[in-house]
Amino acid sequence: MACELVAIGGRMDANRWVPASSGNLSARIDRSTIGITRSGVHKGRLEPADIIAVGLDGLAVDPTAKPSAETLLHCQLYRMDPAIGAVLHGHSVEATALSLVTDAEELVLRDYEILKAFPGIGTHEVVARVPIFDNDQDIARLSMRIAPSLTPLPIGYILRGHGVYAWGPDVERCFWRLEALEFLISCECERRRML
Ligand SMILES: CSC[C@@H](O)[C@@H](O)C(=O)COP(=O)(O)O
Ligand SMILES: [Zn+2]
Repeated sequence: MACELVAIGGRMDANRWVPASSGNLSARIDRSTIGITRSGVHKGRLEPADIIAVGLDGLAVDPTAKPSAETLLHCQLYRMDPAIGAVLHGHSVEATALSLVTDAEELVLRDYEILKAFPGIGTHEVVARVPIFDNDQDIARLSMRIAPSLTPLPIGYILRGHGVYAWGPDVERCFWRLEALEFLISCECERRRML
């Protein structure tokens, strides 16, 4: 699991989604424990020792370890749905900029074939709403603001001026969903440029 997160960190970096130590990556170890990236390290240059075991209460198994500052946002998702096996968070240019040029509280996506990359979607003829939350350095408070929008689970969410959170049943498929979400966000940026 740690090696898988190390590899995905490299792929996120290759996409320029984790500049300057931003982003955080996690995967489920068992029902009540996850492995999550150490805070402040470059996520494109991870080592297996940078993956820290944390309980779903957000506390590191080793109290001297320093897990991601955004650990609670990951734990909230794993607690919501036992089928979630991985959570990835990146800071792409497009998600950061697009969420700052709008006051909207959601990104409405329709007519995109790639929406079929998400579970339960079998046609482009759907409307997917990706919540956009105002950023907050108080992660516990932010998680409380996010909570009501997680039932039912959206296809991901955006923190304004900050980045994207995506999740999936395992690390690889979580990466695919992040890739699909970033693709959709890039399309929305491009459409706005074309107008
Ligand atoms: C380098 S700024 C990014 C951080 O403030 C944060 O948003 C982030 O994504 C990474 O925090 P981290 O504590 O390393 O998981
Ligand atoms: Zn972040």
